[in-house]
Amino acid sequence: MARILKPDICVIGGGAAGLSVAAGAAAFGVPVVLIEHGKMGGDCLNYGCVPSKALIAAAKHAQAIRKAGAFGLVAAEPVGDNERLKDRISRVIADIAPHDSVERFTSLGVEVITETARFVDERTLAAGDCLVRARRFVIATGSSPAIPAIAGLAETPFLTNETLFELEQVPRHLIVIGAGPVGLEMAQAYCRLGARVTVIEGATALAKEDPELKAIVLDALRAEGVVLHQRTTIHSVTSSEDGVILRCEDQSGSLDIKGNHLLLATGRTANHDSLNLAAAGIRHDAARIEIGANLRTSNPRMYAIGDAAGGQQFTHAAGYHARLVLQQILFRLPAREIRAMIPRVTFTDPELAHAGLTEEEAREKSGSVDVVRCDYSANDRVRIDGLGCGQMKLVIGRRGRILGAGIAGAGAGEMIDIWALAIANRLTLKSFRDHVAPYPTLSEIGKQAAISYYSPMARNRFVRTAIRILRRFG
Ligand SMILES: Cc1cc2nc3c(=O)[nH]c(=O)nc-3n(C[C@H](O)[C@H](O)[C@H](O)COP(=O)(O)OP(=O)(O)OC[C@H]3O[C@@H](n4cnc5c(N)ncnc54)[C@H](O)[C@@H]3O)c2cc1C
Ligand SMILES: NC(=O)c1ccc[n+]([C@@H]2O[C@H](COP(=O)([O-])OP(=O)(O)OC[C@H]3O[C@@H](n4cnc5c(N)ncnc54)[C@H](O)[C@@H]3O)[C@@H](O)[C@H]2O)c1
Repeated sequence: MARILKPDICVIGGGAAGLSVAAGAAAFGVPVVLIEHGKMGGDCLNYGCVPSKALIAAAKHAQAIRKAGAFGLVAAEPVGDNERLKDRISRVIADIAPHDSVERFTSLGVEVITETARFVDERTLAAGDCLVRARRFVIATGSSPAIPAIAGLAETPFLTNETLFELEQVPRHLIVIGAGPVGLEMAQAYCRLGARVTVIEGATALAKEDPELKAIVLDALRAEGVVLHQRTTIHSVTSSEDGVILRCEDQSGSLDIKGNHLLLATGRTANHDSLNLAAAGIRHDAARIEIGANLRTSNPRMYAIGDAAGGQQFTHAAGYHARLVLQQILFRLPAREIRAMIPRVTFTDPELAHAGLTEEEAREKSGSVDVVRCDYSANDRVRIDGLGCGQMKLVIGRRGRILGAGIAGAGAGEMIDIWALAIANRLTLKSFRDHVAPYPTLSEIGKQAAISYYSPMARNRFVRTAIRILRRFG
């Protein structure tokens, strides 16, 4: 006979989104059931952020060996050891895993069920031998790699983020389809680890990003040897004796690209097929669950968050969603997702980070805006550490209000945080002009940008007259 559970909250999915809801609710003593049918920690820990950033860290070290000459050391071509690289990636995952484990969540008071969840009606869900009738359900079932419809792909071996980190060796020639964050981060990392890398993009690389800033990143990748074909259609894929052949077409005609391994980095599809959403009365289509700005589905007891919500797919967005639903479920307070609050970072080198509105979005929304640019070249830390090219670009509204910030350059991912905070708190550039930034740091780039915004004031006739008058007082 089925076990019937009646918690306050039932969370489906033990990735970044679901775990944040479960841990948050349990901290307030609220009964929670969490259902996960795969690995606790979801994509981020097992197949996404963590292994990809561990691979990028190894690639950075490889590049540092190559570039050591600039620092008065003997440069060399790094020698890889794939067994140890794989081992390190596994150890990084294993180090973090206890934080997301069934044991930890059980100790927090969460009942964890390791089964597939499926709705049976508008109030009930089945998972293994349990029926769960919760007051509220949170769908946090994440996403999977989208597989494009390309002739021959089904018969050709390919990698996705779910299999990439299991590779037995660094590929000789890796072909990456898709120049979004996954494609470009992995392209540069494998190039640095010694692979030849070709990226094929149907539209334009990093399409959502500011054109000026992304150009800095794309130039750097090309300079390191990543070959990027944009606006290129792939007609077919076939496997060859030692790899794959892609029949493509770009503006100048058709071309065949041969490589040894193929990585698909062509976006994500929400995981909701297994949920039987129709039984729960949740409106959806194949691509997404219909939700409001409060993340509630068409069934008022149910929310969809994280990658399953189909918006910005980041671990920190999942955490933000978790807070918004907890605010509604636990405290009955209204909450609304503000997408401009969610910063993003592509962890290429140089990094590309953004918070708030881009210049284009701000012009569409507010008409006239000011743009302040500050180049990395004038910063002492950049010179000391030999950090290369970079630029900060700020989009400023009336009375100095910060509407958006973009950074392409070393440390962009760390630096963007303060700008995200400033935008969320509606600060003006005055705060950055007047605060004291430590020397020598990259943060001084932001202060310099703020000073340059206000510098026309030094030439203002009234200000100069006021200073002249004040001088008379001794
Ligand atoms: C290669 C790569 C690199 C990335 N790097 C970054 C990064 O650097 N920074 C960043 O912020 N984001 C990054 N992301 C995105 C980030 O990984 C996701 O946004 C995040 O993991 C989403 O979390 P989630 O909880 O919504 O989904 P998931 O982590 O996918 O978790 C969903 C869980 O639900 C479970 N599930 C699904 N259906 C059911 C069911 N019916 N019953 C029970 N369980 C079910 C799944 O098994 C899964 O564990 C990266 C993604 C990829 C692919
Ligand atoms: N640093 C980070 O925060 C980080 C890193 C990796 C991934 N992510 C998240 O993971 C999600 C997935 O990333 P992604 O890069 O896979 O997706 P994406 O949607 O950002 O990029 C996919 C790219 O593939 C291209 N494409 C799709 N089909 C194609 C085809 N048939 N031929 C050629 N090109 C094709 C698209 O035009 C697009 O540019 C993103 O939403 C991102 O937010 C975040």
